[in-house]
Amino acid sequence: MNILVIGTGYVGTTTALVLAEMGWNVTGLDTDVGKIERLRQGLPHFYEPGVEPMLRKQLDSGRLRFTAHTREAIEAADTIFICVGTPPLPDGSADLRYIKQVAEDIGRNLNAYKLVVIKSTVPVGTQRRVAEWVGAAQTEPKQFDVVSNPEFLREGKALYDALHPDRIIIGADTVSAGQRMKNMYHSMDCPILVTTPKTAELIKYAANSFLATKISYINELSRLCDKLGINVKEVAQGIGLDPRIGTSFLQAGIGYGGSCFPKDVASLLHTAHEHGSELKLLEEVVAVNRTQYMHLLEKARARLGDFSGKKVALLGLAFKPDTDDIRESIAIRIAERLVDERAYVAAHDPAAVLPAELCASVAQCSSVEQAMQDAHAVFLCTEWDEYLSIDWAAVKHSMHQPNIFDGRNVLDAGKLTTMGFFYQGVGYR
Ligand SMILES: NC(=O)c1ccc[n+]([C@@H]2O[C@H](COP(=O)([O-])OP(=O)(O)OC[C@H]3O[C@@H](n4cnc5c(N)ncnc54)[C@H](O)[C@@H]3O)[C@@H](O)[C@H]2O)c1
Ligand SMILES: O=c1ccn([C@@H]2O[C@H](COP(=O)(O)OP(=O)(O)O[C@H]3O[C@H](CO)[C@@H](O)[C@H](O)[C@H]3O)[C@@H](O)[C@H]2O)c(=O)[nH]1
Repeated sequence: MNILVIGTGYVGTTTALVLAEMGWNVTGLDTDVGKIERLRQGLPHFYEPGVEPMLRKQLDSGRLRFTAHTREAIEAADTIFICVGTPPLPDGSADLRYIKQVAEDIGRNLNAYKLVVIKSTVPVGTQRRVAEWVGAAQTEPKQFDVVSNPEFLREGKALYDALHPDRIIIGADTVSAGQRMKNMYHSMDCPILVTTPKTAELIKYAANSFLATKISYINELSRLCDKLGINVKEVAQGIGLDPRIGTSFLQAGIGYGGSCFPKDVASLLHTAHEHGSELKLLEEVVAVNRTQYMHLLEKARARLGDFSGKKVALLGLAFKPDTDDIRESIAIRIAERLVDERAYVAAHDPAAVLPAELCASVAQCSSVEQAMQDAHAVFLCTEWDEYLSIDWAAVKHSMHQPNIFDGRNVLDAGKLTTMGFFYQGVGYR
C-alpha cells in the first residue's frame, strides 16, 4: 500500500511516522516547502521528545519520504490521509478552506481508485462535502471512497498516543471502505469502532468537549475550595478514586489552552446553534475557562497591591509541557494582562518562545534564575519537569519578595511555606 499524508503539521508528521513504523510506504506532502526541506533532513518543525530520532529512523528505513509535488504524490498513492489544519473562524466555526483545497487537488489528480481518509478535526457533515468536492473537481470519473478517522493524540505525547491509541474510530458509508481501514490498522491492539461518518465526526468533538468540561468543572470547584479553605487536589483525588469518575483531567489550574480544546468546543457550539440546538453546559465550560486565570491574578494583586513597576517571573509559555506550542496558551494571556497592568514581565520556557507581539514588552530569559532575579512574584504557568526541581532556597535570596503563584498546583506548598515563601495555588495553598 502507498500512503500519502497531506499536511505535515503535528498530526500529519506523527501520522506519517506511525504508518511508516507499521511497515507501510508513506509520503508526506505539504505546501510549506521549508517544512518539507527540514523534514527531509530529519529535522521536525516542532518540539516533542522522541520525534526526531523516530523521524531519522523512518527516513533511514526508506519507507518514509517527503515532497511538495502535489500531482505526482496523489497519482502515486492508493490511500490518502488529509491532515491539514481546520482553524477557527471569528464566529467559532471551523475554517474548511484547506480541506476544500486538498479535496479539489485530489479530485483533479484522481487517476485510479483511492481511499481518502479525513484525519483533521472537521464538523459533522464534512465527509459528505469532501466527497462532493473531490467528485466536482474530477476531469474523468474514477471511483473513490471518503472515510472519517479522527485523531485523538495529545501534543507532547503525540507519538506515544498514535502508536498506542485507546481506540480507533472509523466513519465509513460502505462496508468495503470500513474493511480497508480495519485492515490498515490490523496491527493496532485496541478497540476499533466502525460507524457512520457523521457519528465519527461528532465523537471527536464530543470527546474534546467532555475533557474540557472535566477541567472547567474542577476549576470552578477550585474557586469554592479557595473560599472554604479546602485543598482541591485532595477533592480531585477523592472523587477520582471512583472509577466512574477517574482521576485524569481533574487537575485544577489556570485553564485549558492549546490548538484543540478552545477551537473544538467553539466549533461544536457553532454546530449546535446552526441546528437550533443548545449546549448550555458547554457554554458555561467556555465561560469558566475564560475567567479562570483571573482568580490567580486577583490573589497576586491582593498580595502585591498592584502590578505597576513590579517584576513578575513567568515560568512557562507553552500551553502544556513537552511542546513548544503557544497557541491559545493561558500563559500568554497572563503575560498580556500583566503588561497591561504595567508589570515588568520576565518569562522563561525550556522550548517555547514569546509571540512576536510580546517581544518588545516581555523579556525572554534563558534561565529560571535570570527570570526570578529581583522578582516580586513568580507565576508558574506550565508544569515543565524542570520547574519541579528548582533550588528554591537559592533563588529565594535573589528575589525581591518571595511570592509564588502556582497556576498548575505542582509545587510543594508546605515545603515552600516553611522556607518562608508566600505560596498560593489554585484552590490549594
Ligand atoms: N495538534 C493536535 O494535537 C491535534 C490532535 C488531533 C487532531 N488535530 C486536528 O488535526 C488537524 C491538523 O492539526 P495540526 O495541529 O497538525 O495542524 P498544523 O497547522 O500544525 O498543520 C497543518 C499543515 O497542513 C499544511 N497544509 C495546508 N494546506 C495544505 C495543502 N493544500 N496541501 C498540503 N498541505 C497543506 C500546512 O502547511 C501545515 O503544515 C486539525 O484539524 C486539528 O484540529 C490536531
Ligand atoms: O487536568 C487537566 C488536563 C489538562 N489541562 C489543560 O488542558 C489543555 C489541553 O491539554 P491536553 O489535552 O493534554 O493536550 P492537547 O494536545 O490539546 O490534546 C487534546 O486535544 C487534542 C486535539 O484534538 C486531542 O486529540 C487530545 O485527545 C486532547 O487531549 C492544556 O492547556 C492543559 O494544561 C488542565 O488544565 N487540567
